[in-house]
Amino acid sequence: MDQPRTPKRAETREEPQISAAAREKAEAAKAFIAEKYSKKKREDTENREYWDEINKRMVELNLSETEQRMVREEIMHKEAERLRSLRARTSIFDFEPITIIGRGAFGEVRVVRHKSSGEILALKKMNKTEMIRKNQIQHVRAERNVLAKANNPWIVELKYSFQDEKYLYLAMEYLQGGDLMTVLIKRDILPQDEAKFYIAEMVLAVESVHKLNYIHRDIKPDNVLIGRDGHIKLSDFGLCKLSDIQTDNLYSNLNKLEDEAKAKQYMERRTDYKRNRALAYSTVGTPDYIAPEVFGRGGYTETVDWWSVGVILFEMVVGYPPFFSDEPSITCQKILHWRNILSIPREANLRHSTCDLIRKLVCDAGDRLGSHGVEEIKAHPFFNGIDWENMRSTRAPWIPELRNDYDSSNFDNFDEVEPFYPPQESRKKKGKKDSNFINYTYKKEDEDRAAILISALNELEAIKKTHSSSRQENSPSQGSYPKKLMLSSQELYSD
Ligand SMILES: Nc1ncnc2c1ncn2[C@@H]1O[C@H](COP(=O)(O)OP(=O)(O)OP(=O)(O)O)[C@@H](O)[C@H]1O
Repeated sequence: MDQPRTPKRAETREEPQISAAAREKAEAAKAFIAEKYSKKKREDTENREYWDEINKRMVELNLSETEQRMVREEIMHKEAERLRSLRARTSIFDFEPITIIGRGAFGEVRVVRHKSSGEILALKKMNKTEMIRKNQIQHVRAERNVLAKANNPWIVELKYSFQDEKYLYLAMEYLQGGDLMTVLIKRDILPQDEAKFYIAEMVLAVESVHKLNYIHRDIKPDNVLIGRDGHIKLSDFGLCKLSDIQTDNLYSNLNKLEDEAKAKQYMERRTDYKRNRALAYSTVGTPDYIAPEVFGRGGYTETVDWWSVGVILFEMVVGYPPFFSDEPSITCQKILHWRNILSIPREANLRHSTCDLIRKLVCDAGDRLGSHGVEEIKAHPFFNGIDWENMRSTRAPWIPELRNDYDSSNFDNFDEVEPFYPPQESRKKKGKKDSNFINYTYKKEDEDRAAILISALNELEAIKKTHSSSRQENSPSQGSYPKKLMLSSQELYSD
């Protein structure tokens, strides 16, 4: 007789509890695999298109078999060189320290020299243990991803990202003019026309982040850097978020935000964000620029960044941010009650268009300018006279005076806290893959495939020209050949 079936264990088993850290790790691994797969797919397609184009052009140029073989070899050689240089591991020993220019939440930023290229860069160093402890793994990835993906003049250029046992590093171009916060501390108030320049550039910069499908979420004067030409770029993408996850709240602990008391608790955590600013700005980790909907449970969109731009405009022309308080939790409450708090002082003597733009940015998300696209912001009368298409080629209101390319006079001074290089014993350790930060390494591909193709084709055209004129004269002259193909130039004439 059949025995009554005992219920399967699995049927009664409870869902396993997964810790936030494990979830973050799993998500990072998932993102890593997805990224690898799509990169491979993209590369295969590019490869095919690349070679199709070359073959087509060689036929058009009527190249002989030998010529075609030479061109292929030349391209393959360059591509191999490019891949070799990409694989070579970057480490802290590739850099030489110069000065510390910033200290952020998880580490410091230094001006460094890249030993082999001589390039002067800004190196941001972040403590891994701290990042893990504060559940920042996703944020670190976001920053690295945005910087690596962005290839536009409004976003600080990432040159390398790498890691060692204790730290993550981002080596970026060095913007010598300092940050906008330093400018505001020095100048106190900016004339409205100068503010117009910076706000217009910020609009274009934020637009470029949104075009990448990200929300910056941490637009504040400290994250607006000024280059040697006086034009701005955005940095610090640690809180950046893909904008399709719009109902996700800003910080994982804010997901459960139930009331203002929780907001207070959250802000106390942010006070870990020690910054060494002038007295007026000595409050650490200020929430001054965060839009109210970010604190709520209803989700938000990219327009949170336009709120921040509005707050910065207020600060530039009035002299202090609208929700300022010594106590960050009070700033949070002021933001949540912005309707009763926001007041533009008469004494600031602002133009009607300036006040109007502030009010149209610092307002409910539904009414906010920019919620129907950036064009409605650009069309606001505050920006009259702005040449949006040629902004970066206009003259900036302030051009930093610099003695050399590592001049750091536009930054505060910071004391050395720990040595730049890790201790001797950890140098020899073979870096074990850190599962928390897989795929963090990045190198800017200086000569990418497209550049190789273009230069190969240009060379081809030049060769062909010389080739036909030399043939006509029947006396090939090596002197007229492009350098890179010179060694094999006899081969070119072998048929
Ligand atoms: N590429 C750069 N060029 C010049 N200065 C830079 C660069 N990157 C960062 N800095 C300086 O270092 C400071 C801190 O950098 P960043 O904001 O990226 O660090 P963080 O740890 O995320 O800081 P925060 O706590 O303010 O979020 C900046 O305010 C700026 O003054």
